[in-house]
This record gives sequence, structure tokens and C-alpha cells, in this order.
Amino acid sequence: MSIEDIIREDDIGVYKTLLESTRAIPWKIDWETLRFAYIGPQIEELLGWAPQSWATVQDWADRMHPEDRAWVFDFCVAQSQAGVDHEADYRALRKDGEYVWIRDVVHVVRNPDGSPNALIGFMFDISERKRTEERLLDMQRELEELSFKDGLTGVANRRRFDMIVENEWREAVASGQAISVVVLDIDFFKQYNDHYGHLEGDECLKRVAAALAGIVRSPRDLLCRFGGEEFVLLLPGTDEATAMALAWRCLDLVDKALIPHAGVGAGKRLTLSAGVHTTVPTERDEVLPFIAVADRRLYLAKERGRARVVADGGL
Ligand SMILES: Nc1nc2c(ncn2[C@@H]2O[C@H](COP(=O)(O)OP(=O)(O)OP(=O)(O)O)[C@@H](O)[C@H]2O)c(=O)[nH]1
Repeated sequence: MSIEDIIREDDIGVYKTLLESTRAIPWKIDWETLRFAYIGPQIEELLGWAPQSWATVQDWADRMHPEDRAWVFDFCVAQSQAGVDHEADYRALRKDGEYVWIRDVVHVVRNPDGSPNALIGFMFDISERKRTEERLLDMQRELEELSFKDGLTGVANRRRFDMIVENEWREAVASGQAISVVVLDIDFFKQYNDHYGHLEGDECLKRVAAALAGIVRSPRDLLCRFGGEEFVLLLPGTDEATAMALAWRCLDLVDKALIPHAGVGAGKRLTLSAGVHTTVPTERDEVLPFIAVADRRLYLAKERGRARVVADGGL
């Protein structure tokens, strides 16, 4: 044996040790037979399957989460056939039945004519990264939800209303269905604050919101706090008679909540006033004037003595 051979053997030993002591798991697949020529022993520590049990690409595919299997397999085969290096993230099945997120980074070794000769690659355990990504996504979802909620009462806020009403308006224009809105306002709320204090005023707003929450009939109905002591109920696909009945029901729900309001006279209860408007919008109509009509009707209800609903008032 020449000195060169000894050096080469030593080098191979060094490379093998290096490859098998990294956290990344090396592997090689012969393209013609689609069999594993090699897989690093670290695979057993990560997934529990011994290196000898990785015989063919079928073993690799079988040990993949069913939801990932088809697309990962098709993607990797297509890329390999095209001679393109690639990577894929998927859930690999552990022997104990759990799944581990893996990133497989694949290099295509090509024959002189360009056809694939072998695939060599590294599998990386990316579970921790995926967990962090999922936590971030959850936090993002939570933040998004919070940004659409009124901080005090927990019902939808104005921002959400503005977003939903635009969509529902377009839908009503397209479908020719009626859309209704009820604008609700607490009566004598300034006196409530003056009498009980601002903190009690906040509690009162929460109680009113909780009582009104019972009005929502379907996911399309939207109750929101418009600001201050004003709430709005958006009722897509709802005609005038139904909207009117629902507005009265809102007043009734708050009445039944029995919120005392001594600020307007002993023994009195908190009441609401409401303005209602219904329309079948056309392309030419706009949302804001539609809501403004309900708002003006609300002020008519206040003028006429409060604790009532106005649905026409000549407007
Ligand atoms: N506690 C509390 N009060 C608020 C909040 N937002 C608005 N208000 C109060 O709500 C009151 C609204 O008063 P006005 O607009 O005069 O209406 P009102 O006293 O209800 O009288 P009418 O609507 O005419 O029956 C004001 O005193 C505001 O300070 C809030 O978040 N918390």
C-alpha cells in the first residue's frame, strides 16, 4: 500500500467522522435503483429507525406525514428529473409514532449527459424552528383578533365594522338583497358617569355590550361598539320589518339587564335609543350616507323622548 493510499484512507475516515458527527443527517440515493446507498447513523437517534431499514425511496415516502407525502414526493421527483437542486420541509414519522419536522436539502449529481446519477443530501431537524414559527403565527393571529376588538367591551370595534360593512355592501349590491343597520345609543350616559363615576360607566358599557351580544342571529350579523356609548348592529340580508323588530329587541335586552340609572330619577333603569335604516343598494349608493340616515333617526328617537326606535321619521 502506497503512502498516497494511506493518506486517502485516512481522509475518508476523517470525512466519515465529520459527516457522522454533525447534527445534519447525510444520505445518498442511487437514481437508477432508487435505493439508499448510504444514510448517516444519526437518523436512528432522530427518528428511531435504524440506518439499515432505509432501503428504498419508498421507505422514505412511507415515513412521511400523509398530508405531506404526495406533494413532497412529486416535487422532489420532478426537481430531480430536471436536475435541479432543491429542498423540502416535511414531517417525518418517528418509530414511536410522533412526527418531526425535517428540512431535506438535496443536491442532484448528474451524468455527463445531464441525466440524474444520484441524489445526495442532508436532513435537518427543524422542529424547534417550526414550533417558534407556529408560536409567532399564533401570536400574530391573536394580535389581529385583538386589533378588531373593542378593548373595553370585547365586542367588535369600529375598525372591524369598517372592514365588514364594505364587504357586505358589495355583496348586497351584487345580490340585490336588503341590508339593514341599527344605531344604538345609551340614554343619559353623561348623567350616568356624573352620578356613578367613570369607572362604573365603563362597567355599564360592558353590561350593555354583554346584553346586546344576545341579539346576533348568525355569523353575518355584526354588533360593534362604534365609539363612546354608541353601538351599531349590522344586519346583512335583513328587511326593514325584521330590523325594526331586532332594534326593539335590543332595547328589551338592555331593559331586562336591569341596569339602574338613578341619575335620571330614582328607580329608573338604563335605556337605549335606536335609529334603523334598510336599503337595497345599487352601484351608485355609498355606505356612509346609509349609516348617516340611521344616525339621524337615532337623534329623532332622542328628541322624541328616548327609549324608543325610529325607523322612518320622514328620513
Ligand atoms: N365611562 C365611560 N364614559 C364614556 C366612554 N365613552 C364616552 N363616554 C361618555 O359618554 C357620555 C356621552 O354623553 P352625551 O353624548 O352627552 O350623551 P348622553 O348623556 O348619553 O345623552 P343622550 O345621548 O342625549 O341621551 C359622555 O359623558 C362621555 O364622557 C367610555 O368609554 N367610558
